[in-house]
Amino acid sequence: MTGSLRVGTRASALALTQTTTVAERISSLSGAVHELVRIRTEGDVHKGSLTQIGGTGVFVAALRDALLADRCDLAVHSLKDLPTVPAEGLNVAAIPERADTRDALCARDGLTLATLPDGATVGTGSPRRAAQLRAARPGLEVIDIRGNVDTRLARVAGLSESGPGDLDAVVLAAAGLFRLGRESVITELIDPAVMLPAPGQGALAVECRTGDAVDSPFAAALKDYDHTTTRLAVTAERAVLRRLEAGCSAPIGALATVTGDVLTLQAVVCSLDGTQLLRLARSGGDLSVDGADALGVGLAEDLLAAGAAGIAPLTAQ
Ligand SMILES: NCc1[nH]cc(CCC(=O)O)c1CC(=O)O
Repeated sequence: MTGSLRVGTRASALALTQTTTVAERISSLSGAVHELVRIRTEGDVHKGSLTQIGGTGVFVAALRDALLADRCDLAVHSLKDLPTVPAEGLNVAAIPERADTRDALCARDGLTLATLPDGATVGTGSPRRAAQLRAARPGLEVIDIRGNVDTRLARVAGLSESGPGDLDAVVLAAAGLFRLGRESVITELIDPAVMLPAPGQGALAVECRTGDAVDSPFAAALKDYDHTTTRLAVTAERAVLRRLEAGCSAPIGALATVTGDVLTLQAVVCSLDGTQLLRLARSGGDLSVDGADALGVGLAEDLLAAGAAGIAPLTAQ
């Protein structure tokens, strides 16, 4: 190809490590040189609560605009930040093998969910994490926080050099901490039986213009890079979210795994106060992308039939 492959990225430390890893891999698969194009997104500019900024895809829209305006050729997203409605003219051409899907408790003094004392303060900006924390440990005080990984870790004593810490713990995605080499702050990888992750958590999505996905010097590399099992799992998880018409900040968790030739999907819908958790599972033997999507839609319908819309703020009926 003429010129180098332009890979769009957000400027945060996490986005930069994720994008660098992906860009290097696609370069080595395609033989193309690459350059990173930094894009500022609304989610980086506004420091208010995520639920206040509102709308899905605050981290994603600016990268998509840059792709459509031909300011970059590829964009790398955290899949859990990607709206379930596909963007016109764009294609998620590769979903690489997923990292750890779990949420991570990062607490002072090595504390865990079982050993944090009643009244301990735990920071998270995610209604899904807040609800499941409250359900697991009603005595904890959940505090709404946001900011990048380092800002959040700085809220806990001893976890970061940049802050004295005013909270006892925070909850973050394990995948992000591993990618940043910060896994030493994790005091517990929370069992999905206690806390189901966000749909797509731990996975990345490589997006390009639709035409380039089939006809470009990097089309074959994207196809090689795609990881079938990960794509099946996240397709099922995201179908739950789509059918429930819920966004990435909804109190909904989902986790799919492939064991042998069976795809198993678990999902939870929580009330915001964590007093009600509706948790169901479904398995299926159709290991196609359409089969995975149908499994997710089916589980969402089971959840709706069991009263999901009365528990959480959803628009689906
Ligand atoms: N919403 C922000 C966001 N998007 C992706 C990750 C972490 C990496 C991942 O889940 O792949 C994070 C931070 C967090 O939840 O702690």
